[in-house]
Amino acid sequence: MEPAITIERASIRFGKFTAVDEVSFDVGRGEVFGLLGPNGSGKTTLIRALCGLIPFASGRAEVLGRDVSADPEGIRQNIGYMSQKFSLYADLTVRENMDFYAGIYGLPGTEARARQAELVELTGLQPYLTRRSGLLSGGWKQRLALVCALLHRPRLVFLDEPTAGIDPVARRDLWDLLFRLAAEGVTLFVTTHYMDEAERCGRVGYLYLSKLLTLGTPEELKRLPTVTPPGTKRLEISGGETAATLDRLKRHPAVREATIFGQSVHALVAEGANAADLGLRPDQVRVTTPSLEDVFVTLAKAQQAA
Ligand SMILES: Nc1ncnc2c1ncn2[C@@H]1O[C@H](COP(=O)(O)OP(=O)(O)OP(=O)(O)O)[C@@H](O)[C@H]1O
Repeated sequence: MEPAITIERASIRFGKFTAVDEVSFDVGRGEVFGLLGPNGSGKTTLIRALCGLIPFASGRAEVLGRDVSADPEGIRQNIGYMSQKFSLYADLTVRENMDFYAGIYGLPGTEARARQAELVELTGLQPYLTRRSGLLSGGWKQRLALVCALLHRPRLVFLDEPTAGIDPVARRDLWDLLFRLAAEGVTLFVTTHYMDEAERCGRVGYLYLSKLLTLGTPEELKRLPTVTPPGTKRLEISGGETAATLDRLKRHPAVREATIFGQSVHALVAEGANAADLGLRPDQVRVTTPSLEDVFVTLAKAQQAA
């Protein structure tokens, strides 16, 4: 099947600064794709270019079968974009914001009403229709922004940090909504800084200093040999005083990496090192697989050292 997005050696520059550097990957139709990376790594820039809002300096991309540079307008008609600073009009009510965006997409009145009703039902916005959007809580603003991005039935939606700053329950609700869209065949391209959200994506890519360092399913990334190199193992160490344990482990020659993870310490250690060697009780130590955070931290460090 034809992919929803194809990116081939795409670079984006602002003057002499390269914000996206020779990035290539595909996103399949109906996929929930996550793009991760530290602040400033180029995620928003790549999305803006895929929406035809800024040009590629070199390389190319196709979105829904159209060349982005050749037909940016055609692409914008067929995609949804929920940007980080989505433009809801604070003084307009929820209903008025929806009407405004339906107008922008040129939806005829009856079609706009039908689609709005469908999306209001999907998101539970009904009780808030007459409320000014500036008075909504963060989670409801985000839902309204999503509704506005979906009014014209896009087959592909870019969501740039859709859950930033909203509480865990609202985040989970929003993800439930996203999965319902994906089940209808809508392709979702999501950026996030939350590892639990990355875990929910079919595949994730990691941008670091403008370059794509890795891409795969969360499980594939956790199995990467660079993340747990031959001759090493990952341990979860619980019990005891985590800060003191971390301190001790960091100074131990068998320990390559250690960090606090909630109530425990995660460490990458030499394969032969046992609990006693590390000054720990056997019941404190469990061999574990890396978390996605371990994956990204390790890859970023390896890139820095290269
Ligand atoms: N219009 C612009 N002019 C010059 N530099 C820009 C412009 N837009 C973005 N940049 C730079 O490009 C780099 C990538 O920014 P971008 O917003 O894409 O990062 P990001 O990965 O989305 O970060 P965040 O996680 O903080 O949202 C940054 O160094 C940013 O300052």
